[in-house]
Amino acid sequence: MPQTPVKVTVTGAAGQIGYALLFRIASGQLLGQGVPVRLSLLEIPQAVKAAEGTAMELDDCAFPLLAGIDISDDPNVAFDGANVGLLVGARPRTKGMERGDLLEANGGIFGPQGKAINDHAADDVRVLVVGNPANTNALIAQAHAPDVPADRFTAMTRLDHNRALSQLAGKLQVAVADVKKMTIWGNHSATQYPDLYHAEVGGKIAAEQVDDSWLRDTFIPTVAKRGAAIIEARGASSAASAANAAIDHVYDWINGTPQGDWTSAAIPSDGSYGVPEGLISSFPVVSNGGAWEIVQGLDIDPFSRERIDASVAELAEEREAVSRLGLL
Ligand SMILES: NC(=O)c1ccc[n+]([C@@H]2O[C@H](COP(=O)([O-])OP(=O)(O)OC[C@H]3O[C@@H](n4cnc5c(N)ncnc54)[C@H](O)[C@@H]3O)[C@@H](O)[C@H]2O)c1
Ligand SMILES: O=C(O)C[C@H](O)C(=O)O
Repeated sequence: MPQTPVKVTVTGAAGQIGYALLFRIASGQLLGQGVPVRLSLLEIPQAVKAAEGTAMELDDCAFPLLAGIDISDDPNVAFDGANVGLLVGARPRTKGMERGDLLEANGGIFGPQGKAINDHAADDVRVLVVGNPANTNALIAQAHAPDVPADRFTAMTRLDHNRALSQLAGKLQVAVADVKKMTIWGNHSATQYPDLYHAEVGGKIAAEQVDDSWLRDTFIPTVAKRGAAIIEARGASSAASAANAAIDHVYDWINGTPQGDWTSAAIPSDGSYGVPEGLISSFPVVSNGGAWEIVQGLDIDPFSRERIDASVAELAEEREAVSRLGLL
C-alpha cells in the first residue's frame, strides 16, 4: 500500500447502518479507489462481540484497501488518530420517552464522543453525524470539541437529498442524473424543506415542470416523511440507503462536488439565508478542497421562505432544549 491508511471511525458499528456501511468503506467507496483505509469500530460493551463478527466478515472479503480493523467500547481509543468520524450509533426513542429524554440520552453519547474527538482525533478530522436527531447531536458533539474547527462537524441530509432526486426523476420520467441543483433546507426531520424552485431538469427550473399541487401535497410530504414510511414498511429504519448517503456525503466532502451542480448537507450556519449562526442546518452546498461552502445568492420566494423558517425554528428550539439541559 503506497500511502498511510486513512483512519475511519464508525460508531454504532454493529447496528444495521453499520452493517451496510463498513463493507463499502473497506472496498474504497468512501474515500476513493487507491486510498487505503483503517477501520475503527466503536460499540457499547454488549455489542462488541457482534462488531467482532462483522470484523471477521470484513477480513473474509480480503479487501485490498483495508489496512486493519480495531474494535473498542471506549471513544478515547476509537477516535485516536481518526481522520473521518461517522457517528451512527444513537439512542433510539423508546416507548414512554419524551423528546427531552431523547435529547438528554443522546447528549450522554455525543458529548463524550465530541470530547474524545477533540482530545484524540487527527488534525484534519471530519465528522458526519447520522444518528438522530442528527443536526442537534452534531451540535452537541461540536460543542465538546472546542479545539476542532467548527465546520468539521456536519449532519446528514444527503439521504433526504437523494430521496428528492429520485421522486422528481420518477415524476418527470427522466434519469436521476438529469436532475441538478436539488436542495434540502433545515432539519433532518419532517419539517425539512426539499426545494424545487432552484432544482433544474434539462436546464429548466423543476417547479415549472410539475403542478403546484403535486409539489406541495405530494412531493414535499413524500420526501419529508420518507423515513417514517420506510419504518412502517420495513419494520426498521432505513439502513442501506442511509449508509449510501453517508458514503456520498463524505466522498463529495473530500473529493469535491461536480462542476455545475451542488448537493445538500447540514453544516454550521454562517448566517446565510437568515439561518441563525451556529445552527447545524441543511443548505445547498459545494465542496472545494475538502471544505463545504454554502451556495450563495439564491432568491428565496415567499413559499420557500416560510418553509425554511419553519424548519430552522425547530432547530433553534432543539438547540434551546439541549442548552437548557446543559448539553452544550
Ligand atoms: N440522518 C439520517 O438520514 C438517518 C437515516 C437513517 C437512520 N438514521 C439514524 O441512525 C441511527 C442508527 O440507525 P441503525 O438503524 O443503524 O440503528 P441500530 O439500532 O441498528 O444500531 C445502532 C447501534 O448503535 C450502537 N450504539 C448505541 N449507543 C452507542 C454508543 N454510545 N457508542 C457506540 N455505539 C452505540 C448500538 O449498540 C447499535 O449497535 C439511528 O439514530 C437512526 O435514527 C439517520
Ligand atoms: O430513523 C429514523 O427515524 C428515520 C431516518 O432518519 C430516515 O430518514 O430514514
